[in-house]
Amino acid sequence: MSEKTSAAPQGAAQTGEPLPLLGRKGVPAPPVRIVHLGLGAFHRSHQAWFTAHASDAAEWGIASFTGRRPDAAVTLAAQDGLYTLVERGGDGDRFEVVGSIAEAVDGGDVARLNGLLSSPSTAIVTLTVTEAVYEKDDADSPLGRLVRGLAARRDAGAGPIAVVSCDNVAGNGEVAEAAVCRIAEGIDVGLAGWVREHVSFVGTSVDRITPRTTPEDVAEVAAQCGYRDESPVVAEPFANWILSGEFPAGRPRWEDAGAQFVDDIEPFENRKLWLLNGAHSLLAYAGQLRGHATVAEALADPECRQAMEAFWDEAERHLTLPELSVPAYRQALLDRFANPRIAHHLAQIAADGTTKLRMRAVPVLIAEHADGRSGVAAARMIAAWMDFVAASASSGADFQDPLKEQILAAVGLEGRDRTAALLGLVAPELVDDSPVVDRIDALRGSLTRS
Ligand SMILES: NC(=O)c1ccc[n+]([C@@H]2O[C@H](COP(=O)([O-])OP(=O)(O)OC[C@H]3O[C@@H](n4cnc5c(N)ncnc54)[C@H](O)[C@@H]3O)[C@@H](O)[C@H]2O)c1
Ligand SMILES: O=P(O)(O)OC[C@@H](O)[C@@H](O)[C@H](O)[C@H](O)CO
Repeated sequence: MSEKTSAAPQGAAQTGEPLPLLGRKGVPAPPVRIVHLGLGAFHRSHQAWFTAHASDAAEWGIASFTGRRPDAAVTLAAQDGLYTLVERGGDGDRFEVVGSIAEAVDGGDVARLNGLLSSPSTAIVTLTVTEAVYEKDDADSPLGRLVRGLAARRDAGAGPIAVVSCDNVAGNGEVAEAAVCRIAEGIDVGLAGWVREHVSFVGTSVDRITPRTTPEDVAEVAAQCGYRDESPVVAEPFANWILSGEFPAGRPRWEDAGAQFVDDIEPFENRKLWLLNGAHSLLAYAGQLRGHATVAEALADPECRQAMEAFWDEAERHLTLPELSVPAYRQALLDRFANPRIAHHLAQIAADGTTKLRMRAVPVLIAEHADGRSGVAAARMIAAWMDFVAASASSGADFQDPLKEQILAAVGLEGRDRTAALLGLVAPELVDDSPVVDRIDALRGSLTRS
């Protein structure tokens, strides 16, 4: 279900003739047995790639729905769901056509979603809808649409199904279950009961750095591959997927592609959310305050790197399972972050800070406190976020956050009151802890450019 090319086919790209658009050319797509919500870059570099690399890939096609706009589906549908994965290593690019997406669908097409979820052959729903969406209850959110689709499945008697959250959310299986049941209860109480009995919520830790595709990436694929692909995806060579939970209607043999199935996901999830994503958030806020644009640039700044390693030292004390191999994991992260050919923009990582810091910094701060230490490095990450939102607000620079209005109101306050109000948006449980507020307040400004 995937085809690799590492060198440019010769011909059209060099003769100036129009390049053919990527397409299946009559070769059938695999049958749809997986529905995905959130057709973005990461879904295509990760779950779709793992599915294409499973030994039974020919039996598992994905119908992938966009979240907000139809655009990504329109572009991909014109290519029969095919796209190029550009695996960008430090020493060069490898190109691979991924064929597991059988259908690319506008998220607004709820009739198609309900139709697929009503079919017993649909066994899995995967999600990459971003962290903030799990807090949205409106009927037109991706989870609202999923709940209506599950109601259609119940009515059709199509049987059990697995929902697999692949978002960077702590306890993503439980969080997805709570959100789905909350929305279902608002529709009809019986539906929430059906969901609890028939839907398995699988927890995952997902990892593959996948920055946004640029026009230069589109041009590179055309030049190197000899076809036109309007929607390639660029990712690092590294890919990791750890899952825990039941698949009552079956699943692809993702383990053949390197996925790992475990009984207890939490230690793996914490390792990834704290060490990788926590470091990313720290670099995103401190790095931008210090004038950097990408992860690799921020990492090369000794102040940022020292703050990141201090945070890792704190987090590592709470990652005690030997299988986590934390020293090797940290070394691998340094190599991955330093990849000079992956332009991972700090502005993209910085979005939705309140939701992200709650999972990336606050648990480490609380764990350090519980052990009688100050958690100064985790506190510094929160202080850097406060400086970042205050600087954005005062310069009029746009930033994205589900609590943006509350952030803007808080930055209107002065001094320690401002620190306390902002902390309340990230960690309400800590605002009455005066030493914590004082510590974070004292750290404000410590990572801005001197
Ligand atoms: N990019 C990565 O490196 C990476 C790695 C691991 C995990 N993830 C997880 O995957 C998620 C998606 O990342 P991506 O790079 O594919 O992003 P993306 O912007 O390419 O895609 C996000 C998808 O979610 C939808 N969406 C976002 N906000 C929405 C909203 N408010 N309502 C409805 N739909 C909405 C978008 O329409 C899009 O389909 C991340 O938030 C993260 O949790 C990403
Ligand atoms: O995708 P987000 O917005 O949750 O977080 C930004 C990055 O930290 C994240 O995308 C990482 O690159 C990714 O989690 C690596 O697997």
